[in-house]
Amino acid sequence: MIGQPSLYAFPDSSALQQNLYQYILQAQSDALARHQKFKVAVSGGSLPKLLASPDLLSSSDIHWDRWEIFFADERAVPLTHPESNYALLEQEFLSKIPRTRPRPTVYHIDPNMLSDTQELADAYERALIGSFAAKDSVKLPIFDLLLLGCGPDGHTCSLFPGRELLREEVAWVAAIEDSPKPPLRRITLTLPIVTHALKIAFVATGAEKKEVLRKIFDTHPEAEGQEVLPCALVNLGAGHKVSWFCDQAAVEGVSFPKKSSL
Ligand SMILES: O=C(O)[C@H](O)[C@@H](O)[C@H](O)[C@H](O)COP(=O)(O)O
Repeated sequence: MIGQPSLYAFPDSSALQQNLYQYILQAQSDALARHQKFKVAVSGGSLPKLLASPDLLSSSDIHWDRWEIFFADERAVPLTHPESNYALLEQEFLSKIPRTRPRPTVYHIDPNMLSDTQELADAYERALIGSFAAKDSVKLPIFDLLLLGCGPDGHTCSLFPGRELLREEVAWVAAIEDSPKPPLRRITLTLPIVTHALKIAFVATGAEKKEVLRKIFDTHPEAEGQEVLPCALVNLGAGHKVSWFCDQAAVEGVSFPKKSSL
């Protein structure tokens, strides 16, 4: 039963962060009960900053030593580059974990592979295979949680609308040479890996997201065989496993039923 995603609308970013913290705590506790690890993939954009709430960073219920953090997408730039998602996560989130607490394990791209985007993607896929077990024995890796953003054009990770890549079925990680959002060269988890995760949280805030959220939740292009936006493909493929954490400004005018608490 795929079911429907949950669309949460919170009055402000502080309420959003408190609820996101509770949701992450629950996902962590489910994951630790299942396999003593918490395997999470994160996007770039505004997400790392929103993730960095005092609730989460200072919580003694967060078991950082059990966290394995991956990148849902990454730009083919050095790890210290201003456009690196790793650098962003380090600056906005990882560096704010109190020094007295253990560091999570972070799986970043191999900075020695930057010259060839496909090799970079293949190397990151091998890192996933190393962590999730051999690709032969597991058909798809199962992330405990994906924390994703939603672009104003409906992209998520580096899965952009109208691209052939949305139909990828074999690769876990794909290369992009011509991203419409700079920089051009990126790697991304593919759609089957995204929808296979146990939980998927989108975080979308601000009025600049309201048009795309209306399209994602209130239109049904799939019914007419029309192109479906990547975020809507995640909703369709993962259904009830998907939760959207939004503020009021982002959901203004969206008719899809909204929830105000977890
Ligand atoms: O590397 C990237 O470009 C991001 O991973 C990308 O997928 C991002 O999450 C969305 O563009 C939303 O970004 P905002 O949250 O900043 O709108």
